[in-house]
Amino acid sequence: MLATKQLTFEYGPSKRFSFPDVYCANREALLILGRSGTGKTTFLHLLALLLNPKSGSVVIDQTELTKLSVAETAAFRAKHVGIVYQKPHFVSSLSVLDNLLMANYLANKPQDKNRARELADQLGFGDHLEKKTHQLSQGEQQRVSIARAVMNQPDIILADEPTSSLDDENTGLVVELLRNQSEQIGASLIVVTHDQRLKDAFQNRVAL
Ligand SMILES: Nc1ncnc2c1ncn2[C@@H]1O[C@H](COP(=O)(O)OP(=O)(O)OP(=O)(O)O)[C@@H](O)[C@H]1O
Repeated sequence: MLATKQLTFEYGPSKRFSFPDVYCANREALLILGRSGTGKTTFLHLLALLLNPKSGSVVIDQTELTKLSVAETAAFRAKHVGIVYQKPHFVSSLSVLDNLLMANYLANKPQDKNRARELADQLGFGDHLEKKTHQLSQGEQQRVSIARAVMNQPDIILADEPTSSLDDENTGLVVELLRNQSEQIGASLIVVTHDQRLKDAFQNRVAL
């Protein structure tokens, strides 16, 4: 479960945000829709406490993230939150496999090669595990990014514009992968996007 209350943030006096309260129950999915520049990435980063709100709270299950120290927040995020970033941010010197295992390392968990291989097969990049990430197509990188986000079986999956650069067919595929993966591990899924094509795939929607 993820719930926010009265979240506000500012980059400076002329760039202030007041976000609507959102609630996403366990195993449910929520779509947050907004035009470019409305603060979608900012909001997603606040949900993961990658940015600190000016005021308000973020609660994941029993934990109020906004009350944790920086180190506690980082540890909590690594274990309980999977993030699909707008741009993937891979470690370019590492293989696809090692980029997946990095998620285990950051969460202080044993490296689970079997899970990485299983996810790679499910998401259709099983033949690319030994390659460097830049040798993969954009769509393949997007799927690696989804696999990395679910490596530690997080309680919450956050996805930032996961389909913006994809054609209709791959958009449908990525939404299905995100939903399947979150259902398999019982996670809540929150997607922020300007992509109106995703509207029909989500019953729960909030506008920014
Ligand atoms: N680090 C920053 N410093 C100052 N202003 C910023 C910073 N990051 C973002 N902004 C501004 O805050 C606003 C919201 O940015 P944000 O990236 O959250 O929007 P977005 O809805 O995700 O946009 P897009 O769909 O284009 O990615 C924009 O006007 C942006 O210029």
